[in-house]
Formats: sequence, structure tokens, C-alpha cells
Amino acid sequence: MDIIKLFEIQKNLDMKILREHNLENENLISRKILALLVELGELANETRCFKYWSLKSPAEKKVILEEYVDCLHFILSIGLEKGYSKLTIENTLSTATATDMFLEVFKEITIFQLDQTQDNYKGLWKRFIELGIALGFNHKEIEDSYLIKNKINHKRQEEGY
Ligand SMILES: O=c1ccn([C@H]2C[C@H](O)[C@@H](COP(=O)(O)O)O2)c(=O)[nH]1
Repeated sequence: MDIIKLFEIQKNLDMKILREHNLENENLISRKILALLVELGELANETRCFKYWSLKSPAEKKVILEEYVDCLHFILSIGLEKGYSKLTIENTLSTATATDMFLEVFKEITIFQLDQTQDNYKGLWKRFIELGIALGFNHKEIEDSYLIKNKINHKRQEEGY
């Protein structure tokens, strides 16, 4: 995944959103962190990984991937806001259950919220990528889906979302 390219693309969208909503001088970090937590909850909901009380299948892969890249948008946006956009992420695999991986990402978000260092931001990325791999997405699928959703987000702003 070309993270540097994704940061560039995210920057354009974020700048448009700031302009459209007159938020150029606002600190949006708390709202972005809350938005990420909410999107991660939506993602978990679509996977249904924790719903031991239900027999229903998870949403189709495309839907889960869409939720995943919504989270990715906010992770990139948080990095841009903090000036942490020059980073490399090493690929690691986890053998934990999907439920435990979600809890790990939630934990990393909270650790970052409380102490917004570049190391903690990197820790969040690492767990988020691990989660994506565990959900069955490869880097190309993630990038392609991100680009599609990014275009939709641009269009929404142009149409007064
Ligand atoms: O500063 C922002 C604010 C929102 N989004 C994107 C991330 C998600 O893809 C989408 C969330 O939109 P809702 O469908 O949840 O309204 O907007 C950004 O990329 N940057």
C-alpha cells in the first residue's frame, strides 16, 4: 500500500471539507477520533464477529471493505492533522480472533487519544492493518476501495453533504 500517496489524496479531501464547512482554523482532532471510533463500531457490526446470539451471516465483503476504508479515511486524516504523515508501517500478522483484534484497535485509538505521539499513532496503524488482513483484504483491495470512497466523499462535498 502506498501510504504516502494515500496521505496526499486524503489531504485534498480534508482541505475541501475544511473549506466547505469554514473549519480552516479549528482543531478537529477530538471529533476525528470519535468519528474513527464510531466507524470502527460500524465495521465490527457489519462483520457480526461478536454476535454470538445470532445465526445471520456477515455482510458481503464489499460492504465490510467500505466500512474499513471509512476508518482508513479518518486514520489518514488524524495523521495529517498531527503532522504524522511520513511513516512506514511494517506488515505483521496476528492470530487473534476478529473480536480481540477489534478490541485491540479500539484500545490503540484510546491510547493515542490520551497521548498523541507519533509512536502511538504508528501503533494504531499497525493494529488497523493487521485487522484488515485478518478480515481478508489485501493491500490492493484496500487501496482500490479507498480511492472509490474518496471520490464519493468529494462528490458529496460538492453536492452539499
Ligand atoms: O475530515 C474528514 C471528514 C470525513 N471524511 C470522510 C471519512 C468517511 O469516508 C466519510 C464519513 O462519512 P459518513 O458517511 O459517516 O457521513 O467522510 C474525511 O475523509 N475527512
